[in-house]
Amino acid sequence: MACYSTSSVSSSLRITNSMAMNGVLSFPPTSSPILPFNKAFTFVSMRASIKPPTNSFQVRSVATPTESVAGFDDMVAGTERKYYMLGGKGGVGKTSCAASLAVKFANNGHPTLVVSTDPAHSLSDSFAQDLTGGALVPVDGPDYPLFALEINPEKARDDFRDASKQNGGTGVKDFMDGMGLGMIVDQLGELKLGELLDTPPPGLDEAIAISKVMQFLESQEYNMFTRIVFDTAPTGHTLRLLSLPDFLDASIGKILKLRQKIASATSAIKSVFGQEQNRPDAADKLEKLRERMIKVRELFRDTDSTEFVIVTIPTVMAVSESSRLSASLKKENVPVKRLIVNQILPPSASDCKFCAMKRKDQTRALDMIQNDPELSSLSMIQAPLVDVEIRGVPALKFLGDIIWT
Ligand SMILES: Nc1ncnc2c1ncn2[C@@H]1O[C@H](COP(=O)(O)OP(=O)(O)OP(=O)(O)O)[C@@H](O)[C@H]1O
Repeated sequence: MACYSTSSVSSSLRITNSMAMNGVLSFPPTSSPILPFNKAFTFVSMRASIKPPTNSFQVRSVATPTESVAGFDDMVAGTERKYYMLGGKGGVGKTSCAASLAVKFANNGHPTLVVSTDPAHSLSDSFAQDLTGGALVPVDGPDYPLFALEINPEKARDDFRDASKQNGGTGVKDFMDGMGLGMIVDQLGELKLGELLDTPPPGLDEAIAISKVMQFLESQEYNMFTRIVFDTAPTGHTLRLLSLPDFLDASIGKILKLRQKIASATSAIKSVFGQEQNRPDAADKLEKLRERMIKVRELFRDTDSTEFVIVTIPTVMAVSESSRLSASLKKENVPVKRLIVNQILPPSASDCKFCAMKRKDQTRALDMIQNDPELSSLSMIQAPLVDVEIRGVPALKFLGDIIWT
């Protein structure tokens, strides 16, 4: 028999041992007494049926990693700013895990910002608060300030499009055509930036969204945040995102070069006709965007301040995708140490046929992780499947106290 207990349950969570009996951990269970605020609860498992066995709702190694990964104490230590990016296959629980980490940081003394760069936001749903609008919104509940930000990718992209248009897109093209300087217009065709922005590849929105966050963080008023948690878009977007800053950096570099040519051409025209055609604001904006793209690229690879946490579920498909994600992140030198395996059936004394089958399936997927060359060296955190949706700060605290130990 294995035991798992948390230190406290804030607000009125109701937990009993009986909820583990049918293989699903309830939050809150429907027929159990309400525990008073701050009263500890104990979850007693009746059977060790998943590998690794049942007392493992905490950071633990699947295989022996070359260097051991510390737990939450390490994540929470220090007041210098740290970034955590949570990513993985769609629907595995990235938002729930990211939001639970943000709540835990805020409850442990860190002014925290949680950002969604997933074009399909679900932070508002997860916190059960309206966080839309593209600005920082305070989240009610945690002990220390917690703010959330849902970046509106379309708006961020429009800003980018406006800046690039003014510096090398149709605006300049029309102007140059009007001035009879067609040969420079030919060079614009090569950039294909307009096309790129009209049908953006996955990852572009996220790259722009993250650069937007960097822009926020540069300002004095956001200096207070010591932990930034990103709820990122599903795997495919993340993989493309990794190469996008390079691609955009090169594209913007071309535009800026072109802008210089245009500027010298226009100043020649200006000297003849006395016309003012300079647009320093737009050029500055583009230059700043380029600088931020470089910062995003550096941020993703900074082992001191950044960690990418992969979230998965115990299915063969999700594990295979996580393995590919891990390989790509490693190839790109993005620091990855932890793997959250979410929605694991808790141990049960009396499995129904469905639960027994499901458990077998999950065991196979967990075995796969143990034998996977990419994933076996990561520290695995197992999170149980609970039988209600995790919504609101008390629920996220509950989940966070299980995951982040
Ligand atoms: N451990 C869990 N137990 C029960 N339900 C869970 C658990 N983790 C997540 N969920 C539920 O699964 C659903 C998807 O979770 P979430 O939105 O966090 O996933 P996601 O990976 O961010 O999804 P998307 O890729 O669509 O953004 C939500 O309804 C959430 O409440």
